[in-house]
Amino acid sequence: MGSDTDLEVMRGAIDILDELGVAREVRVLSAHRRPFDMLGYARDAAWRGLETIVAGAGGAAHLPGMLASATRLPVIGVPVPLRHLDGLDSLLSIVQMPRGVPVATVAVGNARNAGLLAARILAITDPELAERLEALHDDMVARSAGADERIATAYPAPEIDEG
Ligand SMILES: Nc1c(C(=O)O)ncn1[C@@H]1O[C@H](COP(=O)(O)O)[C@@H](O)[C@H]1O
Repeated sequence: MGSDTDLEVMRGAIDILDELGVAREVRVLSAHRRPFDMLGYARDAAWRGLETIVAGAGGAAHLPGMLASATRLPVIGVPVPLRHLDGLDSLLSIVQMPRGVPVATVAVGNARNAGLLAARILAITDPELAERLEALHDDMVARSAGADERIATAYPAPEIDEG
C-alpha cells in the first residue's frame, strides 16, 4: 500500500488471504515517496518467489501501475478512497493504464475482491486453495439464498390468480 493510512481499506485483502491460508507479506511502498525502493521491490518480486501483487493507493495512485511497469507478475490495483473526490481520482489513476502494462482494477475500496482475485490466480496451480475458494463461494451462495427467503417471507407477494 502507498501509506499506512491505507491499512484500514487494505485489511480487506489481508483478511481474506489469511482466511484462505494464502502466504502473504504486507508492505508500505510508494512510487512518489520512495521510488527507488518501490522499483527494487517490483524488480525482485518474481525472483523472491512472489506470484501476485495486490497494490492499494489513494489520490494520484501511481503505485499499482509503476509496480506493473517493473515486474511481470500480475498486479491487482485497489483504488483507496480519500476524503476528497471519494476515490474517483484513485480509480482513474489505476484503471487507465497504457497498452502493454496491465493492472487488474477492483472497485473503489474493495480490497477483499483484490485478495479473492489474487487467490483465484494462485488457485490455478493449487487444487487445495481452489477447494477452499469453492467452499467460500458456496457459503456466499447459501447466505444469499437465505437472505432471499427471509426477505420474501417478510414481504409476501399477493396471490396471483392464474385462472
Ligand atoms: N498514491 C500514493 C502513492 C503512490 O502512488 O506512489 N504513494 C502514496 N500514495 C497515497 O497517498 C495517500 C495519502 O497518504 P498519507 O495519508 O500518508 O498522506 C494514500 O492513500 C497513499 O496510498
